Amino acid sequence: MTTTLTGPVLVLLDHASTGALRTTVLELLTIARSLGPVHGAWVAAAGTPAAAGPDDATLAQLGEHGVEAVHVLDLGSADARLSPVVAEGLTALAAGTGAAALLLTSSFENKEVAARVGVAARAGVVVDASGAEVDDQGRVVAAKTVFAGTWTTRCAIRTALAVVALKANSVQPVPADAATVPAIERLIVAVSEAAGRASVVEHTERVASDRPALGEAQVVVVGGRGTNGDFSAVEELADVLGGAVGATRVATDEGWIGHDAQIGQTGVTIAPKLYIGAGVSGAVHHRGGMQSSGTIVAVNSDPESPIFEIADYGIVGDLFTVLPQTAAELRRLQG
Ligand SMILES: Cc1cc2nc3c(=O)[nH]c(=O)nc-3n(C[C@H](O)[C@H](O)[C@H](O)COP(=O)(O)OP(=O)(O)OC[C@H]3O[C@@H](n4cnc5c(N)ncnc54)[C@H](O)[C@@H]3O)c2cc1C
Repeated sequence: MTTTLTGPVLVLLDHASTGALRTTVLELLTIARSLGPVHGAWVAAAGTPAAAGPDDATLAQLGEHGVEAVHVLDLGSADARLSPVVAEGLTALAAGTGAAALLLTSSFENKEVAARVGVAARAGVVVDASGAEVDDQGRVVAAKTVFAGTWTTRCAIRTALAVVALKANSVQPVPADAATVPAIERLIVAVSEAAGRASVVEHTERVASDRPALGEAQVVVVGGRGTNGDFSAVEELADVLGGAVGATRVATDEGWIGHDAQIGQTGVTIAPKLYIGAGVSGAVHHRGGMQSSGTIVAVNSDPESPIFEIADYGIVGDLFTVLPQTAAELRRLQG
């Protein structure tokens, strides 16, 4: 028998500087509703359009997903781009609301925030989780894969506050059965001087790309050493599928693509619905970051390549033949 939490389940409402919610937030809200009453935590850098809080359209969207209250954090002059600042804000909010859980999207920044909240609030933390539920003892239990994706574990958090960072694409976002009208609550947080000791001295917006963000994409096409530095076939297939482009460490170390595209133990962890690896051997360090993908397709010229051990579909062939043919056929089917 499962039960639900009585204290609020806080969800960090990641959003673009315009205030538009990230798609992963709707996934978190879907999971949060199964845990207990859902509250949103809104953190925005001072001076951005989103600093005042969510706009009416965003509030309506949050209501459709069952959010009962949105807490807008006022962090004063502290820089909300800094993880220690966000962590102090969320720690204060969790204490003030008596929150039973805090859910975040498992990005690099949010994992640091989760760890800091865990230390400050003496809360149990699970990052890179693929799901969360409440067990019959009222504990939050988070699922996550370990040992390079070879084991799935369930971790029961025994502290009053449970902090869980969930991987993107863990669930299909579903609106609530009944929409809510979220109450707006403002919380002024006196951020410590220590939280602002690091400062952002330069900030460069990433060049806008039509491709989805790697950590959130439902389809990811990955190139490895087999590309020999030519990612054009990988990019073409990703674009036909509306997916993101990823890479192995070999490809990023060679400078064929930026390090932010690296998937694996020392890179990004992804769990898209569809992973296509081209010229990727499936080394254990790479598997750790992609093995919980929904469907794994491998294109490799070596029939003995280890990636075929974990692939749902394997194509033995030259990626420079297979990928363009696949892209052309998909285009034909798309009309
Ligand atoms: C501590 C540590 C951390 C690491 N972290 C990561 C990490 O986060 N992510 C990561 O990816 N790696 C990581 N690595 C490196 C990892 O161990 C592997 O070396 C790396 O993943 C291999 O990349 P690859 O598959 O591109 O290259 P390879 O293993 O060299 O495989 C290339 C594959 O391409 C195939 N191929 C060649 N030409 C073609 C063609 N024309 N068409 C189709 N197939 C072709 C080959 O048959 C081969 O299977 C880490 C290593 C260490 C030691």
